[in-house]
Amino acid sequence: MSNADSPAVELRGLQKSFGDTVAVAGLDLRVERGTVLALLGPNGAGKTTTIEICEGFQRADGGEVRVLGLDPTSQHEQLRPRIGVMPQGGGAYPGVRADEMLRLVATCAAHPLDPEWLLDVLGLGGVRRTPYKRLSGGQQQRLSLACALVGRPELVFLDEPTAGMDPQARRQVWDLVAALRRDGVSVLLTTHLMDEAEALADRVVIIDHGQAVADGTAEELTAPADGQQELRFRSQQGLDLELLVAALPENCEATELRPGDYAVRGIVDPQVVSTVTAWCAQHGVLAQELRVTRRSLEDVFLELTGRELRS
Ligand SMILES: Nc1ncnc2c1ncn2[C@@H]1O[C@H](COP(=O)(O)OP(=O)(O)OP(=O)(O)O)[C@@H](O)[C@H]1O
Repeated sequence: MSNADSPAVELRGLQKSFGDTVAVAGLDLRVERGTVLALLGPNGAGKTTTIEICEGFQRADGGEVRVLGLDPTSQHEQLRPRIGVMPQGGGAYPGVRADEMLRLVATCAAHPLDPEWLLDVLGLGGVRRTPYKRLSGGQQQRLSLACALVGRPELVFLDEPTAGMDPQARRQVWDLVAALRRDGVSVLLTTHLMDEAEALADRVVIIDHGQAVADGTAEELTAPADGQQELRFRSQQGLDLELLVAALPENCEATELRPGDYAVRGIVDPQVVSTVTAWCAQHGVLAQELRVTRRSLEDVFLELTGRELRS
């Protein structure tokens, strides 16, 4: 496959261990050109290791890795100018000023973006002369993102790009990622935020124990199976659901997803809604936020990994 036609990222059977710890266990992944793919997974699922292998910072133990059609280890020199990297936690010489750092990175690129413009777009115009160590965590993150983008990369790796940012800064980053996508840039990002994945990503891959456990658009992943829907409500935790289940049709089940967060799953018709509200009334239960809905990405994640996204 020629370089220009190849996917932005293609991983087949990727494997990586650190001693006895298996970080990536046969991962398949494909990021099409000009699309945004979000990698979701609990802590330790292997997201950062996967991204670092794609960036050429770590060597795979097994499997195939192609990034823009190139091998990130043996063809690192060719690949480096074409990708942008925003590592988790960033990092810089602490005394360097924001604009100095970005200009320094820009000098390494053949056709860089205007650093001053990029600082303004990311809301960093007011701190351009501030030393790195005196920037807030969210500002350091955004500067790190600016450094990843200033060289006009074809593909950007963003490892938890909005971690620690306030909502306004997060919105600026989202807008920028959306603009990158419009410009045809490919993006592979990791995030713990469902709304971030839903807002930005064309595809979402959920990984656990180093393997993909689900892959699709957010819409596909949350689609109700076989016409099933959910009735959700909140109330005090620890409700005894056995009697409720007995009153429901056989195709319905009731579970407490998280303390005080209940779901009735199945063919949720008007009769089922009426049964649930009648049961609540009988047992003195005030069902708050009662709604018939589809599963959230958060629920899908919990079902597949047994864990909450935020840990
Ligand atoms: N350099 C290393 N040496 C030893 N073990 C490592 C190393 N890097 C990662 N691991 C282990 O590999 C597994 C996967 O780690 P990784 O950082 O890729 O996960 P992650 O999904 O990015 O997690 P997080 O969301 O916490 O960043 C973990 O068990 C981790 O402890």
